[in-house]
Amino acid sequence: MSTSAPQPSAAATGPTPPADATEAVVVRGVERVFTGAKGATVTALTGIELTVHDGEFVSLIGPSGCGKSTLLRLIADLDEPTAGDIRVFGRTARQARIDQAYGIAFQQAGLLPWRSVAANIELPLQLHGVGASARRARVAELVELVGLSDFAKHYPDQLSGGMQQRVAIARSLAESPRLLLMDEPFGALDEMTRERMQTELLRIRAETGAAVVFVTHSIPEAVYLSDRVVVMSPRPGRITDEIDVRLGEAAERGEDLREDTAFFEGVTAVREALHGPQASSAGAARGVDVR
Ligand SMILES: Nc1ncnc2c1ncn2[C@@H]1O[C@H](COP(=O)(O)OP(=O)(O)OP(=O)(O)O)[C@@H](O)[C@H]1O
Repeated sequence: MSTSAPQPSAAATGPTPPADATEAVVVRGVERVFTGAKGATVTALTGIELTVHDGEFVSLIGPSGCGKSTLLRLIADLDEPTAGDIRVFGRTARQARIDQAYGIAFQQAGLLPWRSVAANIELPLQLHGVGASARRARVAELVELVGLSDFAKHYPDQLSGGMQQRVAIARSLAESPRLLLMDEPFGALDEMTRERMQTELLRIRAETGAAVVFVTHSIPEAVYLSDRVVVMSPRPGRITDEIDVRLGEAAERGEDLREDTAFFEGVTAVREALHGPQASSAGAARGVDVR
């Protein structure tokens, strides 16, 4: 695992890249206050400082309502911070969205039911004017990557939940983003499918080298997938701890890792960061799954 950012090449020519251009995400002093209809305010996030290195897998975990989704939405420019600054590969969040610098996958696969698997995956490419033959070639690569080559012509309602989620992941990868933003993408799946999808995601990530920011309620999921687990406190959401998980390269994390001592140590470390050293499943914070 490497958490150090690649350095800009000394031989690079042209204009100096913006500061932090080699980091996937840099969040500085971010706050998000929501104002309700009657003027009541909710401070969802305060004082958020987070750097996600290029190629790094970072999970956000914390009790329900601590602001995990809000933080992901701010990075994706689906919402704006009330204070602070967010950069994605050195660009503002707005510019990164315009440039399609990242792919997004949410808990609900969000597929268009009237489009086939292939047509759902190619949608971002179509919207950005990629020609038909290049689209076909890319879709063929992607359906193979997520193991759905035999289902390219099927429609979403002909697929299981896990297969639909794989289509959504393929779609988020369509434009070869160096960053994936994922909000509980496996939250609606049964446990067996979820574990298979986690292994699949590690494989895809190893193949693409993309950085990932991954929101989850599950401690084992966070530990199994991540290079680093970022722990957040209840509202107002702050980052209270960061745990480096050292389970080896993504490509080498097989199913047997779930029985490994290092995995259990990681789970214990995250659990204690969330609930304190006396943590037990009985005392678990609301909304965090310790299974
Ligand atoms: N559009 C909004 N308007 C008002 N309040 C909001 C809005 N979006 C989020 N909030 C509030 O901000 C806080 C953080 O919400 P958020 O959805 O980010 O939490 P979360 O950690 O992702 O929760 P969960 O784990 O339950 O999905 C919550 O108190 C929520 O009610």
